[in-house]
Amino acid sequence: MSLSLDVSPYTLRPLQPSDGTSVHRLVNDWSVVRMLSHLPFPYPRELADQWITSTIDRQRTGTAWHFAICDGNDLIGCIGLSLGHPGQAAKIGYWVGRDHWKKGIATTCLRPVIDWAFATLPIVRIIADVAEDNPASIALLARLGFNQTGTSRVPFLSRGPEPQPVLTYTMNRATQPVVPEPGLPATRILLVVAGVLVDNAGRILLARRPPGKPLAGLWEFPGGKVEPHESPEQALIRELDEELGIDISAGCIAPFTFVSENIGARHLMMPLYLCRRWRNTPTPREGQELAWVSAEQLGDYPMPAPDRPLIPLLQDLMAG
Ligand SMILES: Nc1nc2c([nH]c(=O)n2[C@H]2C[C@H](O)[C@@H](COP(=O)(O)OP(=O)(O)OP(=O)(O)O)O2)c(=O)[nH]1
Repeated sequence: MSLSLDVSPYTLRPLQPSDGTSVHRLVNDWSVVRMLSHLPFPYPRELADQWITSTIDRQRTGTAWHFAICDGNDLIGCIGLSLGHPGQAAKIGYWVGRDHWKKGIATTCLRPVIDWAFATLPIVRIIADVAEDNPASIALLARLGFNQTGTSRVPFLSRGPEPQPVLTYTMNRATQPVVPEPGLPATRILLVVAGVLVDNAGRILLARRPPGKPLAGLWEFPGGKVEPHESPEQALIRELDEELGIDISAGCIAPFTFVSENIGARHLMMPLYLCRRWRNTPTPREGQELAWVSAEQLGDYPMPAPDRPLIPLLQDLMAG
């Protein structure tokens, strides 16, 4: 499974072993490497390969997420988030190759990564450490809504043993600007219904939100908003017909659990139904990707934050 975000005109995708040459060329540049505390200068070619391998391993274990910033087929920069920092924080780091500076690329690409991280990862804040003599990065973090929360001194491998002054910037989930939806209805409740379709092999159907929709690229249980005149069951029958071309009206749909979660301006209420029988073969009708996934593999698929607590429930259900 690979995670990619479409940040027109750029693409953000996981690093791959064939990126070693590009990473080395872009990072082995004094103006880039001097701002990255862990890297020596000159930057050896094999370090690029070792680092890429470590990003792939860490993504597999869910401890860090790295995105290559690509312009067409060309890798031009990178954004990484590592988990496991105190206070449910992720640490973000980024670089852009010198030829691509001053085009707003970091601003364009960091915003959706931050939105993705708050929507998907078990974190409440994102922190960034930046060298005090890096005014461009400091201005970028301020533009994105980070606040300075600390100072420290850290050795930078490329600059010798003397620790350098570093500023820590933080963005808390709660301080992310909440943009009220136009025409927000009187109720804050967003009523969405979703179905857990289980096939004969015990696999669960996930659908990937297509580009252009909010939370694009994340995997979810098929379903959608309940219209004012509908019951949740009617809405589920309609949504699964529209999205997958299947008919669940004759099978039994059993209430399984529900999600109740604040999602910014709205509060998501999402009854979740189990469904093991339907007519027709699920087919993506709205440009979405589909995947049949075993319960153990559910955690490998980045989902909206409200869905994550459902994973252990489904694993228990499928194990029982
Ligand atoms: N279907 C579904 N939606 C989910 C899940 N988890 C989760 O946070 N959501 C959220 C994402 C959206 O904010 C909302 C679903 O809205 P939607 O826009 O996909 O609904 P829809 O199919 O009616 O779409 P539209 O016609 O309004 O475009 O619920 C999930 O597992 N399944």
